[in-house]
Amino acid sequence: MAPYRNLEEYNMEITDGIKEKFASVIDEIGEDKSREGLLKTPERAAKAMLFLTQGYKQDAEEILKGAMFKEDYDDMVIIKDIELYSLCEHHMLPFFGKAHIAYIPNGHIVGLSKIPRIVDVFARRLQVQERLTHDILECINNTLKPKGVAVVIEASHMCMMMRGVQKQNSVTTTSGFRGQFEKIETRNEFLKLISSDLS
Ligand SMILES: Nc1nc2c(ncn2[C@@H]2O[C@H](COP(=O)(O)OP(=O)(O)OP(=O)(O)O)[C@@H](O)[C@H]2O)c(=O)[nH]1
Ligand SMILES: [Zn+2]
Repeated sequence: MAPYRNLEEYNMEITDGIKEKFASVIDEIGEDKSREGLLKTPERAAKAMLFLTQGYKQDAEEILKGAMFKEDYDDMVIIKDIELYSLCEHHMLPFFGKAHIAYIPNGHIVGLSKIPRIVDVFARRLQVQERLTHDILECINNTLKPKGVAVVIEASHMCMMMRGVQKQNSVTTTSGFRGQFEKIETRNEFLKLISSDLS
């Protein structure tokens, strides 16, 4: 199986198990699960949940290793504004936003598309934003072994918007830095580049 294959085929045993549980939830909230619009909803919801958590079945390190190329380039590589959707592990409600990622190669560069792919692998799990940030950071650091790596995530949490504290405009920023990005000048250069429109 490709390390990033999307879930087009669903394991029917697992799907059916989740489907039954969604049917019970629909019942318990007082809805009529036999009305036309809801007939297929437990199955749709089960497939949606499996899609949104398919990262458990994917191997981020394998994805990176599959496209590492020897190259002498040793300046900063930045991929910014990578959109992400994840599920908070406390409420299983979405949080969504953008990741900005940079690394300084150390003999190897990585295929650019692999960076957003690994963001999805870690985002499509039950997460907290802090761990998501570190998962991405450590994966790049351990696999590519660059001179430095930086990850910044800005996200809004539906559990803080639709319910609970009900704040619509708060954005949470998390960050992690390794290697050369621990030096203030390198970190500042990265932060300047991700906040400009010219990078
Ligand atoms: N640190 C962190 N907290 C998160 C994240 N996603 C959700 N949370 C928080 O997880 C916490 C769970 O707190 P609890 O008091 O157990 O849950 P709750 O009663 O539903 O809390 P409220 O949301 O304040 O109503 C809340 O403060 C959420 O805002 C995340 O990615 N990182
Ligand atoms: Zn939450």
